[in-house]
Amino acid sequence: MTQARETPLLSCRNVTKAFGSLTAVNDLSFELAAGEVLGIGGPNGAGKTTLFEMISGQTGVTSGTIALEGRDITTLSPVGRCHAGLARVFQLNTGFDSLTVRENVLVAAYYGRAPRRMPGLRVPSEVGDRVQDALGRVGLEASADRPAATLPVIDRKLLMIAGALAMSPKLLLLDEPVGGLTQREIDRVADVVRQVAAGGVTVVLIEHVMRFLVQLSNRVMILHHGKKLYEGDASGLSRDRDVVEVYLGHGAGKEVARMAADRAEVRHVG
Ligand SMILES: Nc1ncnc2c1ncn2[C@@H]1O[C@H](COP(=O)(O)OP(=O)(O)OP(=O)(O)O)[C@@H](O)[C@H]1O
Repeated sequence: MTQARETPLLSCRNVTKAFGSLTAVNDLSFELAAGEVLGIGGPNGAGKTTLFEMISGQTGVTSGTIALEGRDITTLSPVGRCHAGLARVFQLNTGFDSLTVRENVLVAAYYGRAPRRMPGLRVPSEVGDRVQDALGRVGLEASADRPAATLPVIDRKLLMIAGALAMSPKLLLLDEPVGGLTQREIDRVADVVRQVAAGGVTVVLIEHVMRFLVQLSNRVMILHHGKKLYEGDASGLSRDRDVVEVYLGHGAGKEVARMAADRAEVRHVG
């Protein structure tokens, strides 16, 4: 008996984005099953952020289609995509400086989940609960009443993740969540992402920090000139000559092989 194939959580079909004569993303297709963590890497200018822009609706596709749980969202507004279950954390800070940490997350929780016609009248207790839960998941409860502007860089990054989590997303897009952080801080963000994924949220992350990418991703996709250079297990990265040549470099290739082996070891022990 043939088994019905499950609808992918996210499906990108022949997606292309051209800026004039420059094709930033070129006929890219991939699928994501619910519960996966997909890590996207690649050289600067490979088209990674442009891909996120198209998935989250900040920019339109030149051609191709994007579907969330089988529903075509290619032309849906960014806010419509939020309400459909898609949340994106940007590479650069997007918080409101003058609002407190709690208020920042409240804005996301209030507007990110359902259409609001009369803002500011009454915040349902269910929204307050989601805010509290999100703050707890990233470990920012103690800073809840601080203005966002006073937070250190790591906490601002965690605040953006909390905002996304407060929308109870099905799919979370993280654009370079650990860029510029120390190893200790990277580990803290990795713990948060691991917990989020363990809670059933599907994650796509863009990251140049290979340790983070390798440790967290079930599958890795490397882009180059807007096309897929590699898609597969992290352990295959260092064996792929094109990936080593174009992205990792020969020295780093060995290091990535070690990281992938460590990950396999952790999985085995766990
Ligand atoms: N709005 C735009 N207008 C014109 N060109 C753009 C625009 N946005 C991106 N590009 C170009 O598209 C290409 C892909 O850029 P993109 O930011 O997606 O790459 P990336 O892989 O995310 O790079 P990085 O790792 O440096 O963040 C680059 O050549 C970039 O200059």
